Amino acid sequence: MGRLENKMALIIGGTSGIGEAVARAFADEGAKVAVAGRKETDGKRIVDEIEENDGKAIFIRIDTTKAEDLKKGFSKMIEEFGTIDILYNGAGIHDSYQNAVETDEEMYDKLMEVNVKGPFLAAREVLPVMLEKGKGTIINIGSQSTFVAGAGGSSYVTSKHAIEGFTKQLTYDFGSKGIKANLIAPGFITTPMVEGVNEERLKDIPAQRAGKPEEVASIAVFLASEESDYVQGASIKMDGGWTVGR
Ligand SMILES: NC(=O)c1ccc[n+]([C@@H]2O[C@H](COP(=O)([O-])OP(=O)(O)OC[C@H]3O[C@@H](n4cnc5c(N)ncnc54)[C@H](O)[C@@H]3O)[C@@H](O)[C@H]2O)c1
Ligand SMILES: CC(=O)[C@H](C)O
Repeated sequence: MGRLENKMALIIGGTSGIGEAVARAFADEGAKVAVAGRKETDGKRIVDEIEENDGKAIFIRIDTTKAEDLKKGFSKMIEEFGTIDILYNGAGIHDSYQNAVETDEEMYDKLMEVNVKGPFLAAREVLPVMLEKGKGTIINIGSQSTFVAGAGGSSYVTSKHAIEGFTKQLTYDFGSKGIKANLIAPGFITTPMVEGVNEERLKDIPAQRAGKPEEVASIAVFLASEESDYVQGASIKMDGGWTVGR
């Protein structure tokens, strides 16, 4: 029996990188997964592969900058799966290390829209169902940029600090009503987002390597499972030790 047997999970940002690994890991643990994102071809490929592996998955097209997409996408999930137990808020974009002078308003707004407002809109959509059940799990994704400067630029680092605040407030408001909200704060993980990060940067990591999406996914499984029911409002660092020297 898997650790997420009979759980229904919405994986936003599930069509690549860490989100894809989370979708696969949740399905391996017995969850039914709605893989949500903008990239239909990738999403459908992942769903097919999960199903070939005896998992249960659907693809839902969601652009998290559109509240309407979240509403429709979530309705589709409820139609197919009947309920939701786990929201994984994994969509995100980087700002290519632009400092405050280099960052134009459009870039700043986009970063906040995807990295902060999207998770808020998604949580707002699913919370009424979770609250009615008196149980639900929300996992947000921070970064080492949640704690320190230097792994992003002005808008990325601001957004990743903000998402920690949102996670805490979710716990403050809804922890006593059965909602478990936590943040995973990965360091450098080998995904499309960090392609091109040079080897010199990786030498700064005590672990002497980048992390793997599957390593983030195993923490997500723990946070989604009942094993972590006393972990609430936490920010779990997994950065190979990078932040200890900052
Ligand atoms: N890779 C790393 O080193 C690293 C480190 C710390 C945190 N993170 C965070 O992990 C999360 C996943 O990133 P990743 O590294 O897997 O990179 P990624 O680029 O593979 O994943 C980001 C996903 O978000 C999706 N996305 C972006 N904008 C969207 C939108 N408007 N609507 C729906 N989906 C959208 C992308 O399509 C993609 O699937 C991000 O929040 C990122 O900030 C990554
Ligand atoms: C992409 C990211 O969050 C950095 C590397 O921490």
